[in-house]
Amino acid sequence: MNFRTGYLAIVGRPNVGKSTLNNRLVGAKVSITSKKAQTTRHRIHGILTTEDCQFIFVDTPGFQMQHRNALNRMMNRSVTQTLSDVDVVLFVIEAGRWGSGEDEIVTVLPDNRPVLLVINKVDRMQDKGQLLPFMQKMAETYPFAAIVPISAEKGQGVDELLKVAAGHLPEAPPVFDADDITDRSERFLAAEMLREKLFRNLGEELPYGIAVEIEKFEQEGNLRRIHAAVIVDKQAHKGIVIGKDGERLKRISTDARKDMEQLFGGRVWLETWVKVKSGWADDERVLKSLGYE
Ligand SMILES: Nc1nc2c(ncn2[C@@H]2O[C@H](COP(=O)(O)OP(=O)(O)OP(=O)(O)O)[C@@H](O)[C@H]2O)c(=O)[nH]1
Repeated sequence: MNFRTGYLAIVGRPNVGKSTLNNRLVGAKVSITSKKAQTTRHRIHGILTTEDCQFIFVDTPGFQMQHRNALNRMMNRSVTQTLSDVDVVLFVIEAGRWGSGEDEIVTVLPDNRPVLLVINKVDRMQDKGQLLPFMQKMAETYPFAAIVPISAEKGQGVDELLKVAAGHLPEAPPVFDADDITDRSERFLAAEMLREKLFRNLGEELPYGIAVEIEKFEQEGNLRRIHAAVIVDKQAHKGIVIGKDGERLKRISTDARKDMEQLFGGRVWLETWVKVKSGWADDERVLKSLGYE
């Protein structure tokens, strides 16, 4: 078989396990995961190179149907753009669940691209006998090129998924070096790491409209000096992020720094502070300056 290279988009409503799948596929933590929905806002390219294939994964943001502000409009637009641009679409759903979120996604699926239905979280299915009938029902819902049950968390079915996906990629030489995990810069990854820690540490208190801006990223030998601003929408949110006596932001920064050191393979000096930019989530111009597409 000649070498195959292609782009794959992972779509699905929030929380179905897209980031977990992406991480499982590329074997490195390039995409953030969180129990809280709606954590992935940027397109992330994870790359997997095998002996005869290069898969370039594009992680798309979850659809947002509740808050119709500028940020969410841009997120939905970015999903549509991504899908018309790839070789294969992986549409991830949860085992046994098909709801209005899925109906909405079907409306933006490209009809000239193979769409693989990935049924995730099969490990959570209590009655395994339900899987086959569910797959049959799904086959009648949309002309999927294939239906593959997996558990992104446990790794089940993932090899089969890759095999099926490979069959839909065009014959082409690799685009990236075999060692590349991601084509995103370390600066971007640093922002993602910090953002993940904010999501995890703030939990339900997480203010709507929070972002991270890397203001300075310098490398001296194996030491990286990073200045990061946490952008919040309202003055009142600043205190929530900082916490009593600054304890919370300190903990978030320490957690993020440890992850960065592991990912970059070197020491990291991280300074974080909180900045208030009123109405940023409603302002497309500000969004663009923060790197949202
Ligand atoms: N039991 C089980 N849980 C899973 C599996 N895959 C993902 N999860 C969990 O589901 C939750 C959501 O996973 P994510 O990967 O963050 O989901 P996502 O689709 O990227 O979510 P957004 O970024 O909000 O769009 C996390 O708590 C995961 O640990 C799986 O195969 N089995």
